[in-house]
Amino acid sequence: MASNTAPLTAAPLTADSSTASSDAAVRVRGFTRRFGDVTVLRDLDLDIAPGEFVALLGRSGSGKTTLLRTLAGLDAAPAEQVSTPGARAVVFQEPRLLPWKKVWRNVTLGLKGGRTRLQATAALEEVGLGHRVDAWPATLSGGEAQRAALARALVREPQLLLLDEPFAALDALTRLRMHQLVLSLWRAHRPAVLLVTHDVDEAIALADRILVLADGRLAVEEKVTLARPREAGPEFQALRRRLLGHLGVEQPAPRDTAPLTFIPPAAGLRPGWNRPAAVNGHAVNGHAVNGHNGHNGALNGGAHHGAQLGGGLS
Ligand SMILES: Nc1ncnc2c1ncn2[C@@H]1O[C@H](COP(=O)(O)OP(=O)(O)OP(=O)(O)O)[C@@H](O)[C@H]1O
Repeated sequence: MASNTAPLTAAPLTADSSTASSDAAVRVRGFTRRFGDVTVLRDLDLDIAPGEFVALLGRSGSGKTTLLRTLAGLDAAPAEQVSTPGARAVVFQEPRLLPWKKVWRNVTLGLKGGRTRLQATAALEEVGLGHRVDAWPATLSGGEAQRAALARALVREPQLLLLDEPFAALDALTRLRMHQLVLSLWRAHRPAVLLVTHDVDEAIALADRILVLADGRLAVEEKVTLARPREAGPEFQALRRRLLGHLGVEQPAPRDTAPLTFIPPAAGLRPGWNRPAAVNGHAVNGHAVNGHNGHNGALNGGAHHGAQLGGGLS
């Protein structure tokens, strides 16, 4: 994420400037974005269908947030090059709640009309925060605050939901619960979603389609045809290896082909077979991309990963 942050009130967007064509939620054609001499996005094309869930990966500094900000309308772009729905909402890595307003007032910030408390309560109930309607933001946990940010997005009934690493600051278990929540909200409301993430596993668990941004363009597109909940079987692992490869992360031998090592019995222990340490390098590689300590503790080996995702997603 770039250091330039949008003002607090910019997170939920309900701009009237609807420019979307009827058959696509997002349509970008030949879009270039420069900062001084540096070209970050170069002649970029992108389509997102209504109701489609797209994840955007890319190395740090590749321009993911720049693209998301453009789609959010936080960075100006020519209408003939960038077309989006009028009803958009953004959830950032940090929840951006105003500390002097109660949770429900944060959720309805900028909304007009007399039923805002009712709307906020309904949205907060949807994210499991019905009991925190009158709480102050400072009393929320990190996961609760991020759920309140999701409720704030939801209450706008966005046709395009933009998620900029919204789970990156959360612990691994909370992140898995948030994945489940986002999927259930997406199923219920069907906005088009663009999720910016560094986390390859997260992208595979959630998205219909995964894009990799490199050299200013969308260099790779992978459709994810795995049925949800997505368990870490061979197809998941193969896609993971391909995506990590596109991101420049060296891959170890696939687990299934790695030789087994016999562990001789030690005093008081039963004998058993084990994998050589190098095979568990999946986690090491994941760390390089994810950059979240402890994340791959939960998402490490295939079986463990599958259990976590399988239990967490529906
Ligand atoms: N307002 C700005 N002024 C100057 N340069 C900027 C500005 N915003 C972004 N950049 C530069 O554009 C490049 C892309 O930044 P961006 O934040 O979009 O990357 P990113 O892929 O989201 O990175 P990360 O994964 O680290 O969050 C970076 O080199 C960044 O320094």
